[in-house]
Amino acid sequence: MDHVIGVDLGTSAVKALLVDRNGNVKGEWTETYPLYQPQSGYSEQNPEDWVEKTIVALRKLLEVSHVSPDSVGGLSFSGQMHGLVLLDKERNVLRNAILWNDTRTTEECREIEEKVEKEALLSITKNRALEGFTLPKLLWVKKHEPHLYERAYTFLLPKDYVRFRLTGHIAMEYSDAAGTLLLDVKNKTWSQPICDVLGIDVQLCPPLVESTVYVGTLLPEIAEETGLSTNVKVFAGGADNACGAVGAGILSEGRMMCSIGTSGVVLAYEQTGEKDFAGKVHYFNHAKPNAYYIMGVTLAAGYSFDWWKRMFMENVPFADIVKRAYESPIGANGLLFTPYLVGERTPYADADIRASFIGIDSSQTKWDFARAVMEGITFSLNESVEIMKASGKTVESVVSIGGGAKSREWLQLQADIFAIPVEKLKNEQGPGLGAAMIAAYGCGWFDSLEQCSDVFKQVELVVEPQKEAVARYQELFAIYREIYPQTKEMTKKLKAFRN
Ligand SMILES: Nc1ncnc2c1ncn2[C@@H]1O[C@H](COP(=O)(O)OP(=O)(O)O)[C@@H](O)[C@H]1O
Ligand SMILES: O=C(CO)[C@@H](O)[C@H](O)COP(=O)(O)O
Repeated sequence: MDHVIGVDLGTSAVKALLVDRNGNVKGEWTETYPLYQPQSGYSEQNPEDWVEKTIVALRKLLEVSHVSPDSVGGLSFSGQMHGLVLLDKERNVLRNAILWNDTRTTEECREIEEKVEKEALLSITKNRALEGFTLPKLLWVKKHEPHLYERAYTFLLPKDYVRFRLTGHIAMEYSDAAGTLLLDVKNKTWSQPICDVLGIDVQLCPPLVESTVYVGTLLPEIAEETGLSTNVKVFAGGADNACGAVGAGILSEGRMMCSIGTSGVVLAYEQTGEKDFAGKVHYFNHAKPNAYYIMGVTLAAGYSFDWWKRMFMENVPFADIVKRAYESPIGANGLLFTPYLVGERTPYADADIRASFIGIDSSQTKWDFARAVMEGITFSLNESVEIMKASGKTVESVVSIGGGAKSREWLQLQADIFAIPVEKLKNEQGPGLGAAMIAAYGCGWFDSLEQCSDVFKQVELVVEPQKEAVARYQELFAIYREIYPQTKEMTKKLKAFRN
């Protein structure tokens, strides 16, 4: 058994990686699926699409990797967090999944704040009520679709659902359960008091397992469809950010990661679940057993760049847009962008704020706009870096992963704006690699995730901050920070004009 597979169920696509015992990626395959946005603030996917595309991705992965199916010993998952997959008694999906970037649940968040004391919510779940989390979504279905809620038997998160369909075993692992707002994060149990006060039957919550736990083998029909053997051991896996952290080696204090995928994340390791960050950052269980992490989230990071491309440069590849945009000067010729296309989470928990371009001038080109988009996304992530620094974290470098780490130029922007050296890994697919590491550890190839990381984590490049650029960006960041308070009320009023 010389290979393991990591499956990352992202928002834009499912990505499967086949890795050997030395952490070398022997093959990868990506399959995309649609995102449904029937109204402003809504974001849904069809869980059947995830299952179908995961099966295709696994089959194709075997084909392009040219390895014997019998050489694959284990498989694990990483997945987009928080999405609600509601199942009936027969384990059929009751409705489309409501995703992490869906912000329809502001009222339900206020209901949680009214019914659960702030201190209790923070001490049990370690987090504040945010639209993206699973609990407000459950309450939304209960209120708006009672006929479906009545039939609900259990709920799962996206990758836990796919794992169930591949193995037949229902379970949720801690790193994802932490993002539901129903988990007692420190004690690793479902919170009966929170369920009780909000009228949720705790029996709805699925059995909990560790990320590294062996869950079962592939169902015979799945083995046949994918070409994999029924002997492949499936391990629970983790939330995409927790797996990204595993893949990036964020397994001890002092380590930090920045991920630019559809969302943007700045994450730092925490050894205990006993600290109090007053809900300023998310505080979740790690995929490494009995460890934790804190993170700040930009809702539309890669998504903003993707939006810009779709709207104005559809036929230009991302890599070319980045290159041309980087030829614009720092500050994009006096143009700033705030990436609040679908609202924001960190540092402004505000579902109503919307994006802005500030300083449009007739001399600016579309490449200046593209640069402003990349800079704005990175400024937003820098807000989280600043929170981490202020919380006393010593950050000597940051590991950059996700689509945003594919281009040298964007890595340089990150180094200059964060004023910290940025490390790029040989393969930017951190979450998929983290999932593969969980499988490698689960298969007994290593004694610990740390030992696995020493072998699997391969740094390709370290990008140093440039002194003059750092100074320029500090000036611009101060102006960027003025935009939120000044556009907050205006964009809220525009809500009445959105679909
Ligand atoms: N070559 C590139 N250079 C810079 N950014 C890129 C490049 N290719 C893709 N991206 C960005 O990465 C995003 C996708 O990142 P990815 O990690 O694959 O997302 P997810 O895991 O959410 O599906 C795209 O939306 C785009 O903004
Ligand atoms: O909501 C969060 C984290 O709290 C997101 O980070 C999702 O987990 C989606 O991740 P990507 O698709 O951007 O990787």
